[in-house]
Amino acid sequence: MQQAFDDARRAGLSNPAVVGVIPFDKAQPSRLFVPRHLAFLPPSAPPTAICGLPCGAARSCIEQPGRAGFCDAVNQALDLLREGRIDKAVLSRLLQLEFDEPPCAQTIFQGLRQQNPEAYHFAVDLPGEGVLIGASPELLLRKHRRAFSTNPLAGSAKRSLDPLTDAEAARALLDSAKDQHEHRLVIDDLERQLRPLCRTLNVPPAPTLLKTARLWHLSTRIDGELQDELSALRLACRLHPTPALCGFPTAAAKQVIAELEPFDRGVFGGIIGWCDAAGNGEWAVVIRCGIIQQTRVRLFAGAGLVSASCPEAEWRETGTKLGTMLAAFGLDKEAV
Ligand SMILES: C=C(O[C@@H]1C=C(C(=O)O)C=C[C@H]1O)C(=O)O
Repeated sequence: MQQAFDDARRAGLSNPAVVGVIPFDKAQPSRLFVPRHLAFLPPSAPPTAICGLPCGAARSCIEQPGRAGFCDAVNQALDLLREGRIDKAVLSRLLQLEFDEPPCAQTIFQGLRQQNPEAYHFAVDLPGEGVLIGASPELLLRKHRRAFSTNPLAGSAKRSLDPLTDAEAARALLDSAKDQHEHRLVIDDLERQLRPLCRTLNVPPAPTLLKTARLWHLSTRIDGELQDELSALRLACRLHPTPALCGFPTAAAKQVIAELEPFDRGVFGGIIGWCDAAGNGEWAVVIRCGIIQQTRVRLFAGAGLVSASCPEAEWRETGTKLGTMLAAFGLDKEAV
């Protein structure tokens, strides 16, 4: 990386940066590069109207696993949770769509921005794999000098178009012992990892609510100041994957995921962002995303499981999460 930074400086960049994606499994190769041209732009307003349709109707749609397979995997994870082998596992599923014509990545990206203005939007070409596009609500790390923030999410509820029902869903999520427990496992683990590295660390005692267009999430924003310099890339890699995307304890949860998920997550559940030569940077979790590879599109969604989880509810939750991307393809007409 140092060599690439030096080359970029010689090419005229005063503060080069590394940008790209690190997969869910850190043992897999990362897709990082040091661009020769780099611009940090002020955030622009999301488009208010989208020109043209992103794609036609899907010719086929394969669920991997389907409902029965997913519920079966959740039940197997629940056995391990109840035996005390793990405290939390995040299981995911994928939807593979086939179109007659390649969908227009640019139109889909703009649709995602319009529908999810608050999200971390990304669109990146993964050589040989397609274009990764997403609108993630989850910040793994933002770091400037020694000050940093992380904002893990865990515990989710579907939103409603009806304001009263929507407010009730939010209240029920805050009151849910199962979701609070699922969230706490993430916060406690992050705190354990961060505390020894920090001069100051502020961990709020209870989560607040964060909303996307379709979901409520339990959210805790943690702020701190590092004792020693550690680049945003190094710190992000140390924290990734958090129990929000993997489970807890990390190694055992990873093993459960490898045994129970019928596909390789690849970059799904990974992290995407940048880190400059001074060590500043920002990394978001790769969720609410999909990969467009010519006429084939793969969309991913997962849900955290604890011993009080119910397979059908987790299936529905992953369905709601998939709705974020489906809507951008014009394939889910639900307004929230
Ligand atoms: C795994 C996903 O989301 C993660 C799991 C959540 C949960 O289990 O409640 C909430 C936000 C994310 O940390 C996803 O969106 O695919």
